[in-house]
Amino acid sequence: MSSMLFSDYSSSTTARFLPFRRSRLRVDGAVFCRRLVGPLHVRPPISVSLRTTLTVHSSSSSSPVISATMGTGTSAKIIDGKAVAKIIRDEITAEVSRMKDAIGIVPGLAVVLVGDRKDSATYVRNKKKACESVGINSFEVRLPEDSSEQELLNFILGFNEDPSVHGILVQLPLPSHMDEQSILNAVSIEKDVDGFHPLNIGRLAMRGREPLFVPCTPKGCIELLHRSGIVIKGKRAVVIGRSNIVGMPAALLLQREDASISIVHSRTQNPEDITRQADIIISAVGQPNMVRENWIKPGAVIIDVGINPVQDEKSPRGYRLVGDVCYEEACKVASAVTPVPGGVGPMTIAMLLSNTLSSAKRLHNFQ
Ligand SMILES: NC(=O)C1=CN([C@@H]2O[C@H](COP(=O)(O)OP(=O)(O)OC[C@H]3O[C@@H](n4cnc5c(N)ncnc54)[C@H](OP(=O)(O)O)[C@@H]3O)[C@@H](O)[C@H]2O)C=CC1
Ligand SMILES: Nc1nc(=O)c2c([nH]1)NC[C@@H]1CN(c3ccc(C(=O)N[C@@H](CCC(=O)O)C(=O)O)cc3)C=[N+]21
Repeated sequence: MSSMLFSDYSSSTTARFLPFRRSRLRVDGAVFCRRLVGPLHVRPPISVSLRTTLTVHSSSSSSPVISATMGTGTSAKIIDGKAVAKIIRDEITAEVSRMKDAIGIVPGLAVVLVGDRKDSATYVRNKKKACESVGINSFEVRLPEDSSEQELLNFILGFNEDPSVHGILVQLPLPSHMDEQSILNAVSIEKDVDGFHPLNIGRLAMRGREPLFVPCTPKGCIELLHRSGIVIKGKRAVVIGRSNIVGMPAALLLQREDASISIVHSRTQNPEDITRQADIIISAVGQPNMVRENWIKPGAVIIDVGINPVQDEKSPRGYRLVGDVCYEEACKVASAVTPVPGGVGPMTIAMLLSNTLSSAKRLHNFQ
């Protein structure tokens, strides 16, 4: 396994998110993606002689972490984030219990939700369920959409002082009348389990400094790579997206793991020329099926963070989720791919639990 940067329930370093922030449903991305498969095949992504084989040390073919794809014409391994997250939750459950038995302390996570966005409410519910599943206490505050910034700040300051709370998460996005920066700054750095406080991000960016918490989604991405036996050191990695919560910290983490990084964003010209050089791609954009076969070097590893709802009449919800990467095409050319759903999403929640446990351990000086 690769080197460990942080000693919590991850093997590595950091995570967090905003589900259907762009709440419009999109045209069915997967259908769109398949329709284009023919024409795009005209130009192969890169010559076979340039194929990089990333070392994927899968312990056995029955590994819950990486499983072989079934369809014909596909070669990629599927990195099963749901299975890895379950393993991590089991590890956390054992530690929570050990801590409770030894010092009588149970870790606590406070989640604050402002407004009634359906997607945010779903995520908050999922976090609560995840806490219950590992024995972490969860505290939830729901404030109306028109609450004042001061009302929200009062809750945060209360949780900062509350010894039974070891982690505080303010669900994003906040209503537009609130200043996200001043709210996130108000969370005590010692309870900032999202890792969004500028001091935590600043330390993440500096050599020789350690953040107290690494943002959950990027941390989950690195964790998936580690636990899948994928070597990061010395590789070329491209991160698509540069948001404060995913893209930028993901790039910083990859750099800390000794990858050479490039960042692609909305102003990048010919992004596929850059991504095609990558041994590892982390995509966090929010555009369904944007990354096509010709963006991917054969043998590359693809971590798809994007969670995009696309219309699907056949689904009971009327939509389904797809990633930023055209999954069917990536499966043909990459060596390993994360699915959506069931890839990075469950890892984000597992890393939140991991950060909350580390916080409780640190605050109570429990090894
Ligand atoms: N699985 C999980 O746990 C999580 C998933 N997500 C998902 O990840 C995705 C990204 O989230 P988030 O980082 O918050 O999103 P943001 O909207 O904050 O950032 C998107 C980034 O993508 C870049 N971008 C937008 N369009 C393009 C394009 N056409 N080509 C290249 N870059 C582009 C933007 O560039 P620029 O900076 O120039 O504007 C920006 O840096 C979303 O789908 C979100 O739902 C998010 C969090 C957690
Ligand atoms: N302060 C804050 N921290 C966050 O970490 C944060 C946030 N705000 N706002 C919203 C985003 C988004 N986010 C996700 C978490 C889990 C899944 C997840 O588990 N997804 C499942 C699918 C879930 C479904 O089916 O709806 C999967 O990918 O398999 C997705 C997205 C955390 N966010």
